[in-house]
Order: sequence, then structure tokens, then C-alpha cells
Amino acid sequence: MEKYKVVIPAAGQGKRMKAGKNKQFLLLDQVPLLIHTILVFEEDILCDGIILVINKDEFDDVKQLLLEFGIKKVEKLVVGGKERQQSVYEGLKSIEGDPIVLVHDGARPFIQIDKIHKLVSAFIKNGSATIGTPVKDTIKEVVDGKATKTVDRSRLWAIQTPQAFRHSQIYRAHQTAESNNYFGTDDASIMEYIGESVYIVEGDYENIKITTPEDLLFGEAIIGKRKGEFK
Ligand SMILES: Nc1ccn([C@@H]2O[C@H](COP(=O)(O)OP(=O)(O)OP(=O)(O)O)[C@@H](O)[C@H]2O)c(=O)n1
Ligand SMILES: C[C@](O)(CO)[C@H](O)COP(=O)(O)O
Repeated sequence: MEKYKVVIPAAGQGKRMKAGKNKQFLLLDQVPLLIHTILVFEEDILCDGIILVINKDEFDDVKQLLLEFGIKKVEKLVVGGKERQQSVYEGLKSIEGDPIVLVHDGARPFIQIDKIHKLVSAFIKNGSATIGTPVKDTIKEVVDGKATKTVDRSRLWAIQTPQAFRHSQIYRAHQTAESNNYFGTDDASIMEYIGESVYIVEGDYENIKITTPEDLLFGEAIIGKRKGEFK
């Protein structure tokens, strides 16, 4: 199967985590969150290089961590932007040629290699792909505290990352979004913005994004389960 490059946006502020620092450096099972994420791609034989998008003032800390954990596949450290979309775009700008590019949140440490490969296969078959899971809760639209609509759950998916694209297509989509001042919350929405379809691959509910304090508890439980500490 064709190899890929992965852009890992990790240049956020972690405001919702309320940890007083970038959540990427918080420890899960004694290892920084960002390192957990990077190690998955470090181990994946299909991963041909990691482009890490980080905050300018965190370069030294990140370089130290990469050395400490023996990370070899990070080929570029790129300065992020104010929004996630801008950070991803900066990462895309640093890639040469036209490889398959995955975009994966630094804050999603529980992605597993089999799901990455499932996503890449879907990309090769369909031309674009992202991973997600069917919504489990009832979703309602709320205006001024009142439920105004219950959305048909049968067609709703909670979209995660990684998301897979051909570099030239996602780069063009970001160029168009930037010139039109369009902001999407994921890269698939930017592809949709330029009229491209994005195919959804069913992933794992464990592929959570570490966003708010309770996600750290869920994360420790996922690690415990994977270490066989409990079923
Ligand atoms: N300007 C930004 C904003 C976010 N991200 C990254 O995009 C991923 C998903 O974003 P999110 O979970 O929202 O992280 P933060 O923006 O840090 O969180 P918050 O919104 O709570 O500040 C994270 O790995 C984050 O570091 C980024 O690279 N650049
Ligand atoms: C890209 C993403 O993880 C897909 O669910 C999500 O949109 C990121 O949102 P955030 O607010 O930037 O964390």
C-alpha cells in the first residue's frame, strides 16, 4: 500500500483543559500526550514522515521530548497559526511532491495502526476519507435553552481524525478557504467547501480527542485496558 506523510497539528492552547499549559504536554501513563500520538505513527511502516505543527515558544521542549523518546520520523517542525486550520495549512505548505497526506490531531493519542491502514485503503479506493463513529446520543438543536429540533440520528457521525487526502487536493482546498476567509472545524469540511465528497470510515469510540479534564480520566482508563489491567 502507498505510504503517507502525516501532519500533526499540536499548536493549540488547550484552553478547555484549564491546565494552564498546552495540554499536549500533560502526562498520560507518565508519557506526554503528544508523544503518545507521535509514537503510533513512528511505529506505522506506512508512515513516511511526520510534520509537527507546534507553538513557536515550544520548539525547544518538543525537540527535547523527540530526543528523549527516540523519535526519528519527525521531518519538520512548523510554527502553527491562531486557528487549527491555519496550523494545518502551514504544515501542508512544508510538504514537497504530491503524497497521500493524513491530518491527525496531536490531542488524539488513541488512534491505532489498523484503523489508519483502513483509512488509507478507503482513501486509495475513494479519493478521500476520514474516520468517525456513529453518534450514540440523541442530538437536538437548541435555541435560547429550548430544544427546537431533534436531528435524525441515523445519519449522524461523530467525525475524528486522521483524515486522508492527496496533498494537491487538500492544499488547493486550503488555498481556496483562506482566500475566501472560510473556516471549517476539520479538513474534510474544507474539501466539502470546494465541492469534493469525503468518505467516512468507521473507527473506534476509543479514538477520543483529549479536550476537557474528564478526558484525561477516560484516557487513563483506555491505557489501562490496553495494558490488560482490566477487561
Ligand atoms: N491554533 C491551533 C489550534 C489547535 N491546534 C491543534 O489541533 C488539535 C485539535 O484542537 P483542540 O483539541 O481544539 O486543541 P486546542 O485548540 O489546544 O484546545 P482549546 O480549543 O481547548 O484551546 C490539537 O492537537 C491542537 O493542538 C493547532 O495545531 N493549532
Ligand atoms: C478535527 C476534529 O478533531 C474532528 O472532530 C475537531 O473538529 C477538532 O475540533 P477542535 O475544536 O479544533 O478541537
